Amino acid sequence: MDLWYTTELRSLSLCNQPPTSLHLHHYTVTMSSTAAAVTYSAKLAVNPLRISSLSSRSVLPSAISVRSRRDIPHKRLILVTCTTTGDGAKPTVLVAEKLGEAGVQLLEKFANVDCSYNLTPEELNTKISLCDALIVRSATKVGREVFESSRGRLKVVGRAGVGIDNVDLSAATEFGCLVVNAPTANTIAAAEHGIALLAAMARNVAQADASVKAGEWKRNKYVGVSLVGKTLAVMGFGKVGSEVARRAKGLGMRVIAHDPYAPADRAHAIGVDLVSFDEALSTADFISLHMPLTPATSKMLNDETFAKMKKGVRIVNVARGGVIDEDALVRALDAGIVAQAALDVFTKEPPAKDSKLVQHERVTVTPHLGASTMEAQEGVALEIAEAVVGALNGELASTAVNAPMVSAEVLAELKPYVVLAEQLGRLAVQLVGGGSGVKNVKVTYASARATDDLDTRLLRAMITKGIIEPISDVYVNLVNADYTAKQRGLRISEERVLLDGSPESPLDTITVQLCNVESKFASALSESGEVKVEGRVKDGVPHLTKVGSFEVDVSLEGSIILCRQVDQPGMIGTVGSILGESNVNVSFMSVGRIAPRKQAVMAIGVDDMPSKETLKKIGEIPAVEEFVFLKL
Ligand SMILES: NC(=O)C1=CN([C@@H]2O[C@H](COP(=O)(O)OP(=O)(O)OC[C@H]3O[C@@H](n4cnc5c(N)ncnc54)[C@H](O)[C@@H]3O)[C@@H](O)[C@H]2O)C=CC1
Ligand SMILES: O=C(O)C(=O)COP(=O)(O)O
Repeated sequence: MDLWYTTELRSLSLCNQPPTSLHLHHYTVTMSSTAAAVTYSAKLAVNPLRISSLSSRSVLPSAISVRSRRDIPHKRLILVTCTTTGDGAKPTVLVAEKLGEAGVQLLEKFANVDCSYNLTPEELNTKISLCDALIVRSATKVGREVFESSRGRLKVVGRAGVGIDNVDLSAATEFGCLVVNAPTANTIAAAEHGIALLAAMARNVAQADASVKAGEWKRNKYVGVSLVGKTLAVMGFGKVGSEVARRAKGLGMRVIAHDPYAPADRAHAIGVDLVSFDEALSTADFISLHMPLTPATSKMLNDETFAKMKKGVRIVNVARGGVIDEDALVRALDAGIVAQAALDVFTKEPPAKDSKLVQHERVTVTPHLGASTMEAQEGVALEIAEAVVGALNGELASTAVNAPMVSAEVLAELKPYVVLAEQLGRLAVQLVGGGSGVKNVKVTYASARATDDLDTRLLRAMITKGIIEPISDVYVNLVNADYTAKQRGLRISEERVLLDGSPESPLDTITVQLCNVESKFASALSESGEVKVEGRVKDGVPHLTKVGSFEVDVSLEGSIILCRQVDQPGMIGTVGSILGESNVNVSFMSVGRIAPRKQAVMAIGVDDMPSKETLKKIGEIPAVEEFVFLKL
């Protein structure tokens, strides 16, 4: 009996943890000859019912199925399934900050959950090497050391909230770690807190409250200002900003907004005018900040910009402390430019006890409470738990921050093309010879679909994976594909060829060309000298359809022998019988030729790795001019 393994969704999987247990039904297995299968075989011999801690990098995904060849008559149907079971097989999720109970419960169904709050950076770095996922809110700094300390185990960082300025995204990407956030569930909470601060500030609620509790009754001191008729400038017209704007309109305020990236029609739809930064500053009675903290927004409000504001302006910040130069704000308060400020966020949290800003009598403060409502915390916890569980299962997250977001429908349609893309990359790079180095890759997608309807990021990432993994130790996934390509000086250019016809399937062919290289199989070179392979999906199965200028047709499974020979009778039989004598099973054979009795390229799909002697015998057939063995 002969079995081989196949990996489910292997190209897409973000979890390179192999399963920790393998359950065998019916039979013990004699494995085929790939490196990974040999590993199984060896371990099976020790314990046929359980394989633990497989670590072969060639077995990437979380799910593996082993199946027999149905199309070979004497072989039998599926005998082995592989599942991840038992606690040892569950991934471990570290929840480093308080997360809503619903989220924790959801995580516990799929993972071992370690809720450890208030860890020091050192404790976090130690724990992280045992974790597959980390969930944080805004207080935990997830810097480069965290990814370094995880030594490749950390697959996903979930930010239970919006702002991801506490996560080192470049380091995450470099280490192939997906970062997901929960971008919607706390929008209303943050907007409501913004409005609460706006009203509380205008009516001195916090100061008056403290005064009454201190035994005073100073009604004249705490006379406030009205909101109705005043101009509010919303800086950052995203999810929170637009909800603040909507609510402020309800309070009778005139609302303007500044956001260089927001569509004007969305603003107009709720009666808000988008204006320039300077106009917002100079006309506003109130300014409410709602942009993310980025290098561009850092200290956006500073001495220079405070000087442009209307005297007596009032500022609300529920975005990030870092968007304001806090020392400059103290100066602006003291100079009377800023009448009042209400701050939920600070450059350093918690701020120093003696912070002049916090202690300023015209400043109202809250301890980063924007997202802290019961409702928002339950929502955020569920949103992040779902995203993290999905990512650990190898699904593409729709809230990915450092990877392309691909909808489930698009993904289902692209699935066979994703496998094709990786296999073509894998084949192309194995055809390179002579130490020329792979630097430039040209990918051509032929499709009847309009450019906007075909998202090629996923395909490009998988071609990159196919090219890089066979020649390096780097594990490439959707997250780090572009980064890894850049690091290795690999330039990938993409071209679209628009075909006539009905755009039912997303793609007709994918062609991968490696430019300025030599090839160990000269026939793989196109007329213009690139290693060139082309493939298409037929009945859901990826096929190799062209090598160099030769048309072939071989399904991309198992391994492939490419052989150029003089086109003459008996060649298929000769090669087939050499393989047969060595018990190498042929799954597919196809011959492409330039013209009858001239040169032909034969592509032979094989299930097993032929021995050196077998390959030598093929090479010694007089009509064979060159051949190459390629592993998929
Ligand atoms: N205090 C708290 O507890 C909370 C704070 N936040 C903060 O609020 C921020 C906004 O959250 P969302 O509205 O959900 O994000 P969002 O991404 O929907 O909106 C951010 C908006 O800022 C705009 N923007 C970017 N650069 C800008 C610039 N230079 N000038 C003006 N606008 C700019 C963007 O175009 C976008 O429309 C988050 O990044 C987070 O830092 C969010 C939730 C709770
Ligand atoms: O979602 C955000 O960006 C927030 O600032 C909320 O932070 P938190 O999760 O409450 O620490």
